[in-house]
Amino acid sequence: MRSGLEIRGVTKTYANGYRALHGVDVHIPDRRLTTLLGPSGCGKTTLLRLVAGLETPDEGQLIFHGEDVTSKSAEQRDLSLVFQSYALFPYQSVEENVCYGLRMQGLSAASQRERSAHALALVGLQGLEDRMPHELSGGQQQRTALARALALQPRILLLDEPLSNLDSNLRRHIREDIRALQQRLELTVLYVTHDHAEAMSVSDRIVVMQEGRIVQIGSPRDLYERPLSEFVAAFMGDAATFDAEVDTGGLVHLGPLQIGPHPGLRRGAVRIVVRPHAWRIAPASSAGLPGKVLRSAFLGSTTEVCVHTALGEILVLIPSQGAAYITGAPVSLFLSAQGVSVLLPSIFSNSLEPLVQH
Ligand SMILES: Nc1ncnc2c1ncn2[C@@H]1O[C@H](COP(=O)(O)OP(=O)(O)OP(=O)(O)O)[C@@H](O)[C@H]1O
Repeated sequence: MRSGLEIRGVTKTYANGYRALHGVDVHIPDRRLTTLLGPSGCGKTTLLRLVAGLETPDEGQLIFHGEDVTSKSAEQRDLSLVFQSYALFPYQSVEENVCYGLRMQGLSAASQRERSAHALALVGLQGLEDRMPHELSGGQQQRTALARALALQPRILLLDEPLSNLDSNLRRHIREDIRALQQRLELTVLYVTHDHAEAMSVSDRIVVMQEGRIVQIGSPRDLYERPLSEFVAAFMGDAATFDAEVDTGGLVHLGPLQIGPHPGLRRGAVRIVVRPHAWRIAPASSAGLPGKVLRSAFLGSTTEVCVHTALGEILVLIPSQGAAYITGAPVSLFLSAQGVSVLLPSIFSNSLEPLVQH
Protein backbone atom coordinates (compact mmCIF):
# COMPACT_ATOMS: atom_id res chain seq x y z
CA MET A 1 0.00 0.00 0.00
CA ARG A 2 1.23 3.48 -0.88
CA SER A 3 0.71 6.14 1.79
CA GLY A 4 -0.79 9.50 0.86
CA LEU A 5 -3.31 10.09 -1.87
CA GLU A 6 -3.28 8.36 -5.22
CA ILE A 7 -5.26 9.91 -8.03
CA ARG A 8 -5.67 7.31 -10.75
CA GLY A 9 -6.95 7.92 -14.27
CA VAL A 10 -9.33 10.68 -13.22
CA THR A 11 -11.48 12.23 -15.93
CA LYS A 12 -14.05 14.97 -15.40
CA THR A 13 -16.61 16.30 -17.87
CA TYR A 14 -18.93 19.11 -16.77
CA ALA A 15 -22.67 19.09 -17.51
CA ASN A 16 -22.14 21.40 -20.51
CA GLY A 17 -19.92 18.72 -22.09
CA TYR A 18 -16.63 20.48 -21.31
CA ARG A 19 -13.90 18.01 -20.39
CA ALA A 20 -11.84 19.67 -17.68
CA LEU A 21 -9.62 16.68 -16.80
CA HIS A 22 -8.26 14.00 -19.13
CA GLY A 23 -7.07 10.88 -17.29
CA VAL A 24 -5.03 12.47 -14.51
CA ASP A 25 -2.61 10.21 -12.62
CA VAL A 26 -0.66 11.60 -9.69
CA HIS A 27 0.52 10.59 -6.23
CA ILE A 28 0.25 13.16 -3.43
CA PRO A 29 2.78 11.97 -0.83
CA ASP A 30 2.16 12.04 2.88
CA ARG A 31 3.61 14.89 4.99
CA ARG A 32 4.67 16.91 1.97
CA LEU A 33 3.38 20.06 0.37
CA THR A 34 2.36 19.32 -3.21
CA THR A 35 1.23 22.14 -5.48
CA LEU A 36 -1.00 22.00 -8.54
CA LEU A 37 0.34 24.75 -10.80
CA GLY A 38 -0.91 25.91 -14.16
CA PRO A 39 -2.57 28.74 -16.05
CA SER A 40 -6.14 29.77 -15.45
CA GLY A 41 -8.62 27.16 -16.67
CA CYS A 42 -6.17 24.21 -16.76
CA GLY A 43 -8.23 22.21 -14.25
CA LYS A 44 -6.46 22.78 -10.92
CA THR A 45 -9.58 23.69 -8.96
CA THR A 46 -11.55 20.90 -10.60
CA LEU A 47 -8.93 18.39 -9.44
CA LEU A 48 -8.88 19.86 -5.93
CA ARG A 49 -12.70 19.73 -5.74
CA LEU A 50 -12.63 16.09 -6.84
CA VAL A 51 -10.15 15.31 -4.08
CA ALA A 52 -12.36 17.19 -1.62
CA GLY A 53 -15.41 15.19 -2.68
CA LEU A 54 -17.26 18.27 -3.96
CA GLU A 55 -17.29 16.85 -7.50
CA THR A 56 -17.38 13.26 -8.73
CA PRO A 57 -15.12 11.96 -11.51
CA ASP A 58 -16.56 10.33 -14.66
CA GLU A 59 -13.79 7.79 -14.49
CA GLY A 60 -10.85 6.98 -12.24
CA GLN A 61 -10.24 6.47 -8.56
CA LEU A 62 -9.03 8.32 -5.50
CA ILE A 63 -7.12 6.07 -3.12
CA PHE A 64 -6.34 7.53 0.27
CA HIS A 65 -3.85 5.51 2.36
CA GLY A 66 -4.87 2.41 0.42
CA GLU A 67 -8.60 3.00 0.82
CA ASP A 68 -10.80 3.80 -2.19
CA VAL A 69 -12.63 7.01 -1.24
CA THR A 70 -13.98 7.80 -4.74
CA SER A 71 -17.59 7.36 -3.71
CA LYS A 72 -17.25 8.79 -0.20
CA SER A 73 -18.81 12.13 0.67
CA ALA A 74 -16.72 15.17 1.49
CA GLU A 75 -17.45 14.74 5.24
CA GLN A 76 -16.26 11.12 5.20
CA ARG A 77 -12.90 11.98 3.65
CA ASP A 78 -11.27 13.58 6.68
CA LEU A 79 -9.85 16.61 4.90
CA SER A 80 -10.16 20.37 5.17
CA LEU A 81 -10.46 22.86 2.34
CA VAL A 82 -9.49 26.54 2.53
CA PHE A 83 -10.87 28.65 -0.31
CA GLN A 84 -9.37 31.83 -1.74
CA SER A 85 -12.42 33.76 -0.51
CA TYR A 86 -11.88 32.47 3.09
CA ALA A 87 -15.64 31.71 3.33
CA LEU A 88 -15.86 32.79 6.98
CA PHE A 89 -19.33 33.00 8.51
CA PRO A 90 -19.89 36.77 8.77
CA TYR A 91 -22.11 36.67 11.88
CA GLN A 92 -19.87 34.37 13.89
CA SER A 93 -16.85 35.37 15.92
CA VAL A 94 -13.37 34.11 15.12
CA GLU A 95 -13.70 31.40 17.77
CA GLU A 96 -17.15 30.34 16.57
CA ASN A 97 -15.84 30.14 13.02
CA VAL A 98 -12.94 27.97 14.11
CA CYS A 99 -15.21 25.75 16.21
CA TYR A 100 -17.78 25.30 13.44
CA GLY A 101 -16.42 22.03 12.02
CA LEU A 102 -15.64 20.70 15.49
CA ARG A 103 -19.25 21.33 16.54
CA MET A 104 -20.41 19.43 13.45
CA GLN A 105 -18.16 16.56 14.51
CA GLY A 106 -19.92 16.52 17.87
CA LEU A 107 -16.94 17.44 20.02
CA SER A 108 -17.69 18.64 23.54
CA ALA A 109 -17.65 22.40 24.15
CA ALA A 110 -14.47 22.05 26.22
CA SER A 111 -12.64 20.10 23.49
CA GLN A 112 -13.82 22.61 20.87
CA ARG A 113 -12.38 25.48 22.91
CA GLU A 114 -9.13 23.65 23.48
CA ARG A 115 -8.64 22.75 19.79
CA SER A 116 -9.69 26.22 18.69
CA ALA A 117 -7.21 27.89 21.07
CA HIS A 118 -4.45 25.63 19.81
CA ALA A 119 -5.25 26.32 16.14
CA LEU A 120 -5.49 30.08 16.70
CA ALA A 121 -2.14 30.01 18.47
CA LEU A 122 -0.61 28.14 15.52
CA VAL A 123 -1.60 30.93 13.14
CA GLY A 124 -0.75 33.73 15.59
CA LEU A 125 -4.29 34.92 16.31
CA GLN A 126 -4.45 34.52 20.09
CA GLY A 127 -6.47 37.32 21.66
CA LEU A 128 -8.74 37.84 18.64
CA GLU A 129 -11.20 35.04 19.53
CA ASP A 130 -14.15 37.39 20.03
CA ARG A 131 -13.66 39.56 16.93
CA MET A 132 -16.15 39.36 14.09
CA PRO A 133 -14.80 38.75 10.54
CA HIS A 134 -15.48 42.35 9.47
CA GLU A 135 -13.24 43.51 12.34
CA LEU A 136 -10.27 41.59 10.88
CA SER A 137 -7.73 42.50 8.19
CA GLY A 138 -7.56 40.36 5.05
CA GLY A 139 -4.54 38.53 6.43
CA GLN A 140 -6.28 37.86 9.76
CA GLN A 141 -9.34 36.57 7.93
CA GLN A 142 -7.16 34.19 5.93
CA ARG A 143 -5.42 33.06 9.13
CA THR A 144 -8.82 32.41 10.70
CA ALA A 145 -9.79 30.28 7.71
CA LEU A 146 -6.50 28.40 8.11
CA ALA A 147 -7.07 27.92 11.85
CA ARG A 148 -10.57 26.59 11.14
CA ALA A 149 -9.09 24.03 8.73
CA LEU A 150 -6.21 23.09 11.07
CA ALA A 151 -8.52 22.67 14.08
CA LEU A 152 -10.12 19.72 12.30
CA GLN A 153 -6.71 17.99 12.28
CA PRO A 154 -7.40 16.67 8.79
CA ARG A 155 -5.41 13.91 7.11
CA ILE A 156 -4.96 16.27 4.19
CA LEU A 157 -5.26 20.04 3.97
CA LEU A 158 -6.43 21.47 0.65
CA LEU A 159 -5.59 25.11 -0.08
CA ASP A 160 -7.13 26.75 -3.15
CA GLU A 161 -5.21 29.94 -4.08
CA PRO A 162 -5.04 30.85 -0.36
CA LEU A 163 -3.10 34.08 -0.94
CA SER A 164 -4.93 35.52 -3.91
CA ASN A 165 -6.89 38.14 -1.96
CA LEU A 166 -3.87 39.50 -0.09
CA ASP A 167 -1.42 42.27 -0.93
CA SER A 168 2.14 41.29 -1.85
CA ASN A 169 3.66 41.80 1.61
CA LEU A 170 1.02 39.72 3.30
CA ARG A 171 1.21 37.08 0.60
CA ARG A 172 4.84 36.57 1.51
CA HIS A 173 4.17 36.40 5.28
CA ILE A 174 1.27 33.99 5.04
CA ARG A 175 3.09 31.90 2.45
CA GLU A 176 6.04 31.54 4.84
CA ASP A 177 3.69 30.76 7.74
CA ILE A 178 1.90 28.07 5.75
CA ARG A 179 5.18 26.45 4.77
CA ALA A 180 6.57 26.64 8.33
CA LEU A 181 3.38 25.13 9.79
CA GLN A 182 3.32 22.39 7.16
CA GLN A 183 6.91 21.43 7.96
CA ARG A 184 6.58 21.72 11.74
CA LEU A 185 3.35 19.71 11.95
CA GLU A 186 4.32 17.45 9.01
CA LEU A 187 1.00 18.14 7.34
CA THR A 188 -0.02 16.66 4.02
CA VAL A 189 -1.01 19.65 1.93
CA LEU A 190 -2.38 19.95 -1.59
CA TYR A 191 -2.00 23.56 -2.67
CA VAL A 192 -3.37 25.25 -5.79
CA THR A 193 -1.88 28.32 -7.43
CA HIS A 194 -1.28 29.80 -10.87
CA ASP A 195 1.75 31.75 -9.57
CA HIS A 196 5.04 29.95 -10.26
CA ALA A 197 7.03 31.99 -7.73
CA GLU A 198 4.53 31.12 -4.98
CA ALA A 199 4.63 27.45 -6.01
CA MET A 200 8.44 27.40 -6.01
CA SER A 201 8.67 28.97 -2.56
CA VAL A 202 6.24 26.70 -0.69
CA SER A 203 6.38 23.31 -2.40
CA ASP A 204 8.18 20.02 -1.99
CA ARG A 205 6.72 18.89 -5.31
CA ILE A 206 4.99 20.74 -8.08
CA VAL A 207 2.52 19.18 -10.49
CA VAL A 208 2.28 21.31 -13.63
CA MET A 209 -1.04 21.15 -15.47
CA GLN A 210 -1.99 22.27 -18.96
CA GLU A 211 -5.44 21.92 -20.51
CA GLY A 212 -6.67 19.24 -18.12
CA ARG A 213 -3.51 17.15 -18.22
CA ILE A 214 -0.40 16.83 -16.08
CA VAL A 215 2.62 17.82 -18.13
CA GLN A 216 5.42 17.52 -15.56
CA ILE A 217 6.00 16.64 -11.92
CA GLY A 218 9.10 17.53 -9.96
CA SER A 219 10.76 19.54 -7.24
CA PRO A 220 10.84 23.32 -7.81
CA ARG A 221 14.48 23.01 -8.86
CA ASP A 222 13.77 20.14 -11.28
CA LEU A 223 11.08 22.09 -13.03
CA TYR A 224 13.12 25.27 -13.24
CA GLU A 225 16.36 23.64 -14.31
CA ARG A 226 15.07 20.65 -16.27
CA PRO A 227 11.77 21.50 -17.90
CA LEU A 228 10.57 18.86 -20.35
CA SER A 229 8.72 21.27 -22.61
CA GLU A 230 8.73 24.88 -23.71
CA PHE A 231 5.42 25.31 -21.90
CA VAL A 232 6.90 24.29 -18.53
CA ALA A 233 10.09 26.26 -19.20
CA ALA A 234 8.16 29.44 -19.91
CA PHE A 235 5.67 28.89 -17.12
CA MET A 236 8.40 28.47 -14.46
CA GLY A 237 9.91 31.91 -15.12
CA ASP A 238 11.66 33.97 -17.78
CA ALA A 239 13.17 31.72 -20.43
CA ALA A 240 14.16 31.94 -24.06
CA THR A 241 14.25 28.93 -26.36
CA PHE A 242 16.61 28.44 -29.29
CA ASP A 243 17.31 25.86 -31.99
CA ALA A 244 20.74 24.38 -31.40
CA GLU A 245 22.90 21.53 -32.74
CA VAL A 246 24.50 18.67 -30.85
CA ASP A 247 27.78 17.28 -32.24
CA THR A 248 29.07 13.73 -31.98
CA GLY A 249 30.80 14.52 -28.68
CA GLY A 250 27.55 15.73 -27.05
CA LEU A 251 28.55 19.42 -27.25
CA VAL A 252 25.62 21.75 -27.85
CA HIS A 253 26.34 24.54 -30.39
CA LEU A 254 24.33 27.74 -30.29
CA GLY A 255 25.73 30.11 -32.92
CA PRO A 256 29.39 30.60 -31.90
CA LEU A 257 28.74 29.33 -28.35
CA GLN A 258 29.23 25.84 -27.01
CA ILE A 259 27.58 24.26 -23.96
CA GLY A 260 28.36 20.93 -22.38
CA PRO A 261 29.27 18.28 -23.29
CA HIS A 262 26.08 16.41 -22.35
CA PRO A 263 27.06 12.74 -22.50
CA GLY A 264 23.46 11.46 -22.99
CA LEU A 265 22.76 13.54 -26.07
CA ARG A 266 22.89 12.21 -29.62
CA ARG A 267 24.04 14.19 -32.65
CA GLY A 268 21.34 16.31 -34.27
CA ALA A 269 19.03 19.27 -33.78
CA VAL A 270 17.66 20.14 -30.31
CA ARG A 271 15.75 22.98 -28.67
CA ILE A 272 17.41 24.56 -25.69
CA VAL A 273 15.95 26.69 -22.91
CA VAL A 274 18.09 29.48 -21.50
CA ARG A 275 17.32 31.42 -18.32
CA PRO A 276 18.34 35.09 -18.21
CA HIS A 277 20.89 34.41 -15.44
CA ALA A 278 22.75 31.87 -17.60
CA TRP A 279 24.13 34.65 -19.80
CA ARG A 280 27.32 36.48 -19.01
CA ILE A 281 27.96 39.81 -20.62
CA ALA A 282 31.39 41.32 -21.38
CA PRO A 283 32.79 44.22 -23.40
CA ALA A 284 32.93 43.31 -27.12
CA SER A 285 35.73 40.92 -28.08
CA SER A 286 36.35 38.39 -30.83
CA ALA A 287 34.96 35.61 -28.59
CA GLY A 288 31.34 34.94 -27.64
CA LEU A 289 28.12 35.99 -29.31
CA PRO A 290 28.37 39.58 -30.57
CA GLY A 291 25.55 41.98 -29.70
CA LYS A 292 24.55 45.55 -28.98
CA VAL A 293 22.80 46.75 -25.80
CA LEU A 294 19.24 47.87 -26.60
CA ARG A 295 18.24 48.94 -23.08
CA SER A 296 18.84 48.08 -19.44
CA ALA A 297 16.62 48.24 -16.36
CA PHE A 298 17.90 48.49 -12.78
CA LEU A 299 15.87 46.07 -10.60
CA GLY A 300 17.71 46.47 -7.29
CA SER A 301 20.29 43.76 -6.70
CA THR A 302 20.11 42.73 -10.36
CA THR A 303 19.99 44.61 -13.66
CA GLU A 304 18.17 43.37 -16.73
CA VAL A 305 20.01 44.07 -19.98
CA CYS A 306 18.35 43.51 -23.36
CA VAL A 307 20.88 42.74 -26.10
CA HIS A 308 20.30 42.61 -29.85
CA THR A 309 22.14 39.62 -31.40
CA ALA A 310 22.06 37.48 -34.55
CA LEU A 311 19.92 35.03 -32.51
CA GLY A 312 17.34 37.74 -31.72
CA GLU A 313 16.83 39.93 -28.65
CA ILE A 314 18.28 38.31 -25.55
CA LEU A 315 17.43 39.21 -21.98
CA VAL A 316 20.42 39.02 -19.62
CA LEU A 317 20.22 39.28 -15.84
CA ILE A 318 23.43 40.54 -14.22
CA PRO A 319 24.38 41.60 -10.67
CA SER A 320 23.90 45.37 -10.34
CA GLN A 321 27.22 45.90 -8.56
CA GLY A 322 29.17 44.85 -11.70
CA ALA A 323 29.99 46.98 -14.76
CA ALA A 324 27.13 49.05 -16.22
CA TYR A 325 26.22 48.67 -19.92
CA ILE A 326 24.82 51.70 -21.69
CA THR A 327 22.43 51.62 -24.62
CA GLY A 328 24.27 51.11 -27.90
CA ALA A 329 27.38 49.54 -26.28
CA PRO A 330 28.87 46.65 -28.30
CA VAL A 331 29.14 43.53 -26.11
CA SER A 332 29.86 39.81 -26.26
CA LEU A 333 27.58 37.25 -24.64
CA PHE A 334 28.71 33.96 -23.12
CA LEU A 335 26.68 31.09 -21.68
CA SER A 336 27.22 29.05 -18.52
CA ALA A 337 25.75 25.57 -18.38
CA GLN A 338 23.84 26.55 -15.20
CA GLY A 339 20.49 27.78 -16.40
CA VAL A 340 20.57 26.02 -19.78
CA SER A 341 18.41 22.95 -20.35
CA VAL A 342 18.11 20.80 -23.41
CA LEU A 343 14.57 19.83 -24.31
CA LEU A 344 14.35 16.21 -25.26
CA PRO A 345 12.80 15.22 -28.57
CA SER A 346 9.01 14.92 -28.21
CA ILE A 347 9.21 11.12 -28.38
CA PHE A 348 10.67 11.18 -24.84
CA SER A 349 8.62 13.99 -23.41
CA ASN A 350 5.72 11.78 -22.32
CA SER A 351 7.64 10.97 -19.17
CA LEU A 352 6.57 13.35 -16.43
CA GLU A 353 9.74 13.17 -14.38
CA PRO A 354 12.94 14.80 -15.71
CA LEU A 355 15.23 12.30 -17.42
CA VAL A 356 18.47 14.08 -18.13
CA GLN A 357 20.82 15.87 -15.78
CA HIS A 358 22.36 18.92 -17.38
N1 LIG B 1 -19.24 24.01 -13.36
C1 LIG B 1 -18.61 24.09 -14.55
N2 LIG B 1 -19.26 23.89 -15.71
C2 LIG B 1 -18.62 23.92 -16.88
N3 LIG B 1 -17.30 24.17 -17.04
C3 LIG B 1 -16.59 24.40 -15.93
C4 LIG B 1 -17.19 24.37 -14.62
N4 LIG B 1 -16.24 24.64 -13.70
C5 LIG B 1 -15.10 24.83 -14.40
N5 LIG B 1 -15.30 24.69 -15.73
C6 LIG B 1 -14.31 24.79 -16.80
O1 LIG B 1 -13.35 23.79 -16.60
C7 LIG B 1 -12.02 24.28 -16.87
C8 LIG B 1 -11.14 24.10 -15.66
O2 LIG B 1 -11.62 24.95 -14.62
P1 LIG B 1 -10.87 25.06 -13.22
O3 LIG B 1 -11.65 26.00 -12.35
O4 LIG B 1 -10.61 23.70 -12.71
O5 LIG B 1 -9.51 25.73 -13.69
P2 LIG B 1 -8.34 26.36 -12.81
O6 LIG B 1 -7.08 25.82 -13.37
O7 LIG B 1 -8.59 26.15 -11.37
O8 LIG B 1 -8.48 27.90 -13.17
P3 LIG B 1 -8.29 29.22 -12.24
O9 LIG B 1 -6.83 29.33 -11.95
O10 LIG B 1 -8.78 30.31 -13.15
O11 LIG B 1 -9.15 29.03 -11.03
C9 LIG B 1 -12.20 25.73 -17.29
O12 LIG B 1 -12.18 25.81 -18.70
C10 LIG B 1 -13.56 26.11 -16.74
O13 LIG B 1 -14.19 27.09 -17.55
